[in-house]
Amino acid sequence: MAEQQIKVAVLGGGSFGTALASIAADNGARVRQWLRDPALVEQINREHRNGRYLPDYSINPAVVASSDMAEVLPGAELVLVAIPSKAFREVVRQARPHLNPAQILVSTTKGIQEEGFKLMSQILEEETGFPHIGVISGPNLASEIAQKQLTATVIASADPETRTRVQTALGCDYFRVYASNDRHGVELGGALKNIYAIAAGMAAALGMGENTRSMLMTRALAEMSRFAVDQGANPMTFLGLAGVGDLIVTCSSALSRNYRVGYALGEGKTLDEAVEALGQVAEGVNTVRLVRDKAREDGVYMPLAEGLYQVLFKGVPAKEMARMLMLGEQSSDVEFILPREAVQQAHRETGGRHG
Ligand SMILES: NC(=O)C1=CN([C@@H]2O[C@H](COP(=O)(O)OP(=O)(O)OC[C@H]3O[C@@H](n4cnc5c(N)ncnc54)[C@H](OP(=O)(O)O)[C@@H]3O)[C@@H](O)[C@H]2O)C=CC1
Ligand SMILES: O=C(CO)COP(=O)(O)O
Repeated sequence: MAEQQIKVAVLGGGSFGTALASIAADNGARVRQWLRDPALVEQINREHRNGRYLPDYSINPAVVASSDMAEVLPGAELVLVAIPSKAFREVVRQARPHLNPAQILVSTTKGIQEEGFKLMSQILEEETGFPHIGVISGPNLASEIAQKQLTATVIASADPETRTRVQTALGCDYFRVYASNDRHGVELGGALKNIYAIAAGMAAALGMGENTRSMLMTRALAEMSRFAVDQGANPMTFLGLAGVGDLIVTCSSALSRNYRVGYALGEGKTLDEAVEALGQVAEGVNTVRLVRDKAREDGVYMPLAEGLYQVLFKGVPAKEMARMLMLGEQSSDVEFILPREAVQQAHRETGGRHG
């Protein structure tokens, strides 16, 4: 028996929104994509190509773009919101009159709203009050998805219907969708790893080696899970695709825009020059500031986020910061096994040099 065609709406015409729209269409969904630029709408519908954000890849011709939300949202069963965090709430407010509570609303955005330190799924909840809310996050470089490279992601939601519907709508022979019920942890993973991708790009440009990158990524994971625990998320989530998985890809690839911003900074560009040259969103630049402030407020130890903040916004040279971090207080490898405080206590008792 032929399966019923699911109706999917995508808000956002950037690289990720476009890649997701194409996956859903490849998978047999009826897909409508909203973007605000009428010229790009015209190009997507005529040439099946997004010349601004994914110029080298073709889009499934079944994706129909529009700059009118009234043509995109009513009737959609699944709505994917792929809008950078700075504009996310504004776009959801625009969409609200066209949405209904039966729809599944999923954020694909890896960022944090400054006011109230809100994650995007919280904004979806606040703006709609609807029950089927989820988050997609994982090691998902848009241009590789557009090439149909084998890729996996996570759909996180407390609502089983949201999880299963998204797995069915997007899962296909090149895109595998795993389920999680830790929405907060998955969403935090996606937002936090952008910070460390900037640091990894910077380290690469400064000629630092593979040992350094490995140390950076592993300590980043420790820091991310420490912060997540403070925020009420499950640290085990960070062992999954949306934690360590996304951290690996974003800290290792020049396809990551956050990595590229870091690389440009390491080459001596200013932050403004690096962001300007990118021409797309690099969420980590904003996230590092928000997370650093939140960590200080909550008393969470986050030396890498603090160090990157000092380099980006206070003019501390990256090499000097790296030296300070290397000489920082003695610490524990896996603090869920040996608490940091126990290491410090032992140093105090034995008069350790850095204790
Ligand atoms: N690209 C990737 O590989 C991945 C990205 N993500 C996440 O997806 C989110 C979106 O990223 P991505 O698609 O890559 O971003 P891009 O920078 O490629 O595109 C941003 C899109 O958002 C639109 N937009 C920005 N501001 C507004 C606004 N005020 N109103 C309407 N539309 C707006 C842009 O429209 P316009 O062109 O008109 O400015 C553009 O269509 C980010 O949070 C990112 O972290 C997640 C996984 C992978
Ligand atoms: O989140 C991503 C890959 O999973 C994309 O990272 P960038 O936003 O740094 O390009």
